[in-house]
Amino acid sequence: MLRSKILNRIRLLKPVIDRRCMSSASKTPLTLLEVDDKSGIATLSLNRPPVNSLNIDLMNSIIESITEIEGNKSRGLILTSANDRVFCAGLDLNELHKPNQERLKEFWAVFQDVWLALHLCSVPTAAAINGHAPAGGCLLATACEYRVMLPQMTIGLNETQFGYMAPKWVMLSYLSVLPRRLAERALTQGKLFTTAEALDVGLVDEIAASKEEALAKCSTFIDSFSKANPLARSLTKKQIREPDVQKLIADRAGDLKECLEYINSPLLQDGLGAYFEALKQKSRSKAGKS
Ligand SMILES: CC/C=C\CCC/C=C/C(=O)SCCNC(=O)CCNC(=O)[C@H](O)C(C)(C)COP(=O)(O)OP(=O)(O)OC[C@H]1O[C@@H](n2cnc3c(N)ncnc32)[C@H](O)[C@@H]1OP(=O)(O)O
Repeated sequence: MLRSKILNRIRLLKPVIDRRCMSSASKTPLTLLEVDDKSGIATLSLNRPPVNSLNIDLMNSIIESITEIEGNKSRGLILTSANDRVFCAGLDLNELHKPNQERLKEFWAVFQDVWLALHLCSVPTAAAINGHAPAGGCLLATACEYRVMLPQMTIGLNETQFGYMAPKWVMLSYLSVLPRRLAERALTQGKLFTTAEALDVGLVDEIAASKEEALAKCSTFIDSFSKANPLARSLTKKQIREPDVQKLIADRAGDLKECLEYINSPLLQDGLGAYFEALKQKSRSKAGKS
């Protein structure tokens, strides 16, 4: 009963995800997809300079790639970054600061879709975190089943730093990897963990000295499922993740409404404006130095 319910629910999700993929395929390769012909493992690299910030096109490209990976029977998915400083800088602040309302609605719906697509991905997923992963970047990493991170990077849901309360389903992604008391403290502080701290608390599973080593460790994780029946494995994963997913699926419109109200609030717009300006200032002073 529950199995068919889950399958039906996933099928319900698919049309939304598939429609978005078809409607706005990006012209430039915002994601790079390679399937290793020996291992059958797909590597999906985020490729939107300078920091892989998540706009509508990049998120649609991720969803399209996940749909392709699930369709081509890849044995697993490793999510990583094409640049060596930043895994993903989170949501594109240009989409959130003084937003066009119609675009903001689409942006948030695609954001929900990309989390659902990755969180429920039918093949084993692992993140080779070869750069900083704040906010939405951390969310992509925690949607994966395993995380390997390079040293001297940072990862965390830092939304309170710019005046935002992360949505319930974003918090649940944290709670799926961190004990509640620690997740609550980190969320309320807007904490960015260093690589060492993230390993210590279990936000990441392993540290690697290089991207190649991180990819190899992710492949080893994916290989650990070699004796499991792929369909049984996928259904088991979906059943375990069902409660978190259900909270979002049951009220996507309510989540959208809450987000629109919050993002358009002076609290967030002022906080975001100051935060974004400080980022640009930092970048300008760096450019001035180089
Ligand atoms: C409101 C919704 C809230 C909750 C929803 C769910 C949770 C997700 C929320 C989010 O993801 S909101 C975004 C939060 N992201 C961040 O806080 C990260 C901000 N960026 C950084 O900390 C750093 O840029 C870095 C990622 C650590 C990389 O540092 P580095 O020194 O390598 O680059 P630099 O800072 O100089 O930036 C280069 C360039 O990129 C622009 N930039 C950076 N981050 C973003 C972003 N998220 N969106 C848009 N643009 C971004 C930055 O301004 C520079 O641009 P410039 O050179 O043109 O000035």
